[in-house]
Amino acid sequence: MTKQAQPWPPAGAEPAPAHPKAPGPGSELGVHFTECFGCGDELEGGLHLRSTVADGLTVRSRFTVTKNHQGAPGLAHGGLLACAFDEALGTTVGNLLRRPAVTGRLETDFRRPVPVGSTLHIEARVDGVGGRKIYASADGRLDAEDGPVAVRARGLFVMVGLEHFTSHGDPDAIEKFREQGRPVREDWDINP
Ligand SMILES: CCCCCCCCCC(=O)SCCNC(=O)CCNC(=O)[C@H](O)C(C)(C)COP(=O)(O)OP(=O)(O)OC[C@H]1O[C@@H](n2cnc3c(N)ncnc32)[C@H](O)[C@@H]1OP(=O)(O)O
Repeated sequence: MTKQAQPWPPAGAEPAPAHPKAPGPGSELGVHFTECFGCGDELEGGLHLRSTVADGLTVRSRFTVTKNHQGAPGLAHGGLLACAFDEALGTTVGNLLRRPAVTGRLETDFRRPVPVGSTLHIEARVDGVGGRKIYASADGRLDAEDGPVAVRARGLFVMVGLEHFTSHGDPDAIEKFREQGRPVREDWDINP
């Protein structure tokens, strides 16, 4: 059966301008939550992904694959690579649009093996917005920003209210973000 390519972003999506308070090109994006598996610095086995805003609606992230991230001996686990893209796409959406949003759908294409010790350079971008839906995509290259593509991903993020985090997760989530220097009520547009 022939696989039909779907348009991306889907018909009806519109370009999404960066939020007026979005960090500009060259800005380092800090850890959004110290216990986050993707970016947090308190989890020894985490990905420790680091991100910098680039031009346009683009963010460059990188993470180095360690033995904590293996599937087969010496190779990254595909699920952890998907995690890295979830984080890279999520931080792109969250920081550039400044709207609380969660991943609704994440699609990954694994093109090359990613060895332990290699650094994946991920360039992620916001592709469009349609209602509460935000479309974003990313390419991950091996060991250099212009290295060979190892993984590609597309994500659909859905804008949510802050109660998503307090009612489904930790009731103190907003205070915990605030303690870590992320006063989300003040910094983000919170109406989905
Ligand atoms: C600075 C911050 C940095 C943050 C970085 C963090 C990176 C990590 C991000 C994550 O991993 S978030 C955690 C993983 N995701 C979740 O736990 C989300 C779980 N799912 C849900 O909570 C709900 O399903 C969701 C909020 C996504 C949607 O439920 P709702 O009831 O609010 O909305 P609804 O189901 O009506 O969907 C809204 C629209 O999205 C569409 N949609 C939702 N899920 C979809 C899906 N999976 N595929 C396609 N479309 C989807 C849905 O069809 C609809 O389209 P229309 O508006 O056109 O009708």
